[in-house]
Amino acid sequence: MAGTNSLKKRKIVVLGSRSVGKTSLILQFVENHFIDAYYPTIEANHQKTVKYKGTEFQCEIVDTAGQDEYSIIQSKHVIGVHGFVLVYSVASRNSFNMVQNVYDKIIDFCGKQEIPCVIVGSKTDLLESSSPSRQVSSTEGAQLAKQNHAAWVETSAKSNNNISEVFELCIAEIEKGTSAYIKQEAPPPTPSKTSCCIM
Ligand SMILES: Nc1nc2c(ncn2[C@@H]2O[C@H](COP(=O)(O)OP(=O)(O)OP(=O)(O)O)[C@@H](O)[C@H]2O)c(=O)[nH]1
Repeated sequence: MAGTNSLKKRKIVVLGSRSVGKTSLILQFVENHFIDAYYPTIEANHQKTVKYKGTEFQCEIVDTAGQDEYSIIQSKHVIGVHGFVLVYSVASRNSFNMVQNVYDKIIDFCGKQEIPCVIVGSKTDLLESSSPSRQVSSTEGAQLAKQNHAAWVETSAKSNNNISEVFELCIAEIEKGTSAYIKQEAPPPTPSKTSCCIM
């Protein structure tokens, strides 16, 4: 009998520098609204069902506090996670550089060659205004994604441009299967026969 139990659950974690628009991206997707004010995130979990190729995926989307080069990737942001969304702002070169930094930390943590991942260039609407100009070209964004075997898209949470695409692409990357993984807690180490004891 088909029911809610047939929904496939997928956990997606959204990472990137501070203020690149992670929360705005998620809230536009889940609640269909945009807030101009900036409230730094501590951590928040959201739920939304995503339909991909006729299948419904119940997504848990984790909004994280922004990272910098000194941030240590938290195990809860990797263990049990199916896919990653790494966000930079097209108007911030620093935030773009941070994507590779975060990607490498995830790869190191999980010991895989690649991960199901979407790289997102956010705030494209800013390019239409007089204020900040583009600091990261589309070519650079696409190139970064290609070298990391990730999907890539540019978005605007403010204009609601390409927002649902981010999560559909993420499900697509997860469902590719070849690189999919769910890292489980490692079993506790077995005591070594050569370990010493204090007499
Ligand atoms: N113009 C424009 N501003 C945006 C967009 N997305 C987010 N912002 C603004 O950028 C600021 C930061 O947005 P957040 O979504 O809070 O950024 P964040 O990445 O979650 O920030 P942290 O919680 O610090 O990691 C807010 O003032 C948003 O209104 C966008 O697509 N266009």
